[in-house]
Amino acid sequence: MQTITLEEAQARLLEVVHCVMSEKVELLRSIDRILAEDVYAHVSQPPFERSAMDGYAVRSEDIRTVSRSNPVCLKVIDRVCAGEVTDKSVHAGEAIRIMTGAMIPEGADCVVKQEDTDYGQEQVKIYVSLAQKMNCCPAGEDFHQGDCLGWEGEKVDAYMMASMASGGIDSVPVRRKVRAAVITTGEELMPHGQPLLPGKIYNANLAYLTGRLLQLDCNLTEGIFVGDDADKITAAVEKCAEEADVILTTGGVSVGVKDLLPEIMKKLGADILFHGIDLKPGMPTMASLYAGKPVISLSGNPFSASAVFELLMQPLLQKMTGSQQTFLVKKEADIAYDYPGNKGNRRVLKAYDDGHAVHITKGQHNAQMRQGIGTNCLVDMPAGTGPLKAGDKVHIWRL
Ligand SMILES: Nc1nc2c(c(=O)[nH]1)N[C@H]1C(S)=C(S)[C@@H](COP(=O)(O)OP(=O)(O)OC[C@H]3O[C@@H](n4cnc5c(N)ncnc54)[C@H](O)[C@@H]3O)O[C@H]1N2
Ligand code: MOO
Repeated sequence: MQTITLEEAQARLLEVVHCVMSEKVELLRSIDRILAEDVYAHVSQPPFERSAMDGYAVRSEDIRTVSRSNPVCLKVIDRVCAGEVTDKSVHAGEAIRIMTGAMIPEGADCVVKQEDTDYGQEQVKIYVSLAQKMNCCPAGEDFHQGDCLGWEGEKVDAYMMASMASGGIDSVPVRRKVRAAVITTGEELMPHGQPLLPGKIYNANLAYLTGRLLQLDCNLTEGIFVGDDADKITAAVEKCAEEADVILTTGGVSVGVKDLLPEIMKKLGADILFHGIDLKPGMPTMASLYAGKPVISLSGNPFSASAVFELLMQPLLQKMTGSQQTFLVKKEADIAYDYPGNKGNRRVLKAYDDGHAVHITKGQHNAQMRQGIGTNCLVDMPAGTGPLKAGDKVHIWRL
């Protein structure tokens, strides 16, 4: 097996994938989707100058010399609530009763909040003097028509959704979700809900991959169980390639008598991108391109499959969705406790980053998943790393 580095494996896969097509979704369904193009406001927010207070719209000129001991009395000529408009204008000596959110009437240039008046209905006494524009929100206070509210490649968050709603956007151009198919191979696998037979196990890989693909906002087109029969595996790959953008397989990539995937993919005429990564676990991982679709063949051991899934699939999804966000963030962190060195191959370890330090869990064997519960990162432990002391720096990938 000719192994390559993880980075080379990532690069070979990235080279063969493209961004998925775009689609329009209803605004209220656009949360967490990735924008396929820039989105511009159709209208300003607010679209008109409006009152920030319940009170009286007046001319600042009319109340210039006013104080509590020297109030002025204005004639109330109309009332306007949010959502209404008045056709009256405020002239000298006049006021219009106004509620928060209502359009400032013509002639008025400020709003006296009602607490600074006698609440008069036909005549109102004003007790304060205000400058122009006081208690008025200008049109476009939040944004103007034509302003950009979302950029291509950005993920829609709730602030963006609210801004797009205010800006009059009702359908949003987003990348369609990446369609992923999972094929789990192995005669030993049994579906849940059936009593376990001798020599058999339940399917952990399908569960992990399904969970993560959904968390990563993919559409799962297939979740297949297939034994170790070459014809059935071949048929499963062919079927998945019809709909999916990317296919994941688990098991059957090593050197055992039933490790059939390499042969099957070659027979299908797939281009083998690599077979073997210089990494533990996950060494026998293979990737190929079949019918224009990347096929990532993970090893069967659940932690091998899960770790390599994260390291290969996340950058792939970033490219396929055109996301500006880095999916697989690598950063330096302090290790919380002493940890033995690594004399063998480069290793990946599951761990929990509490924001201050990284706790490497027990149970790092390639079949152990329970100790991964609640973890949030993988530690990159290069070959030849010496024994680590608490506080030493390591590199982690945040998941
Ligand atoms: N002679 C050698 N034997 C093995 C080598 C080797 O270099 N020489 N490598 C070992 C390593 S490391 C790994 S990893 C595995 C990889 O084997 P495969 O990818 O072909 O996987 P399988 O043999 O099908 O399964 C391995 C292991 O995982 C269990 N498994 C498989 N699928 C699932 C699933 N969906 N859910 C839960 N568990 C699963 C399976 O029962 C095996 O125990 O090869 C080593 N052998
Ligand atoms: O390389 Mo295996 O993939 O250790 O788990």
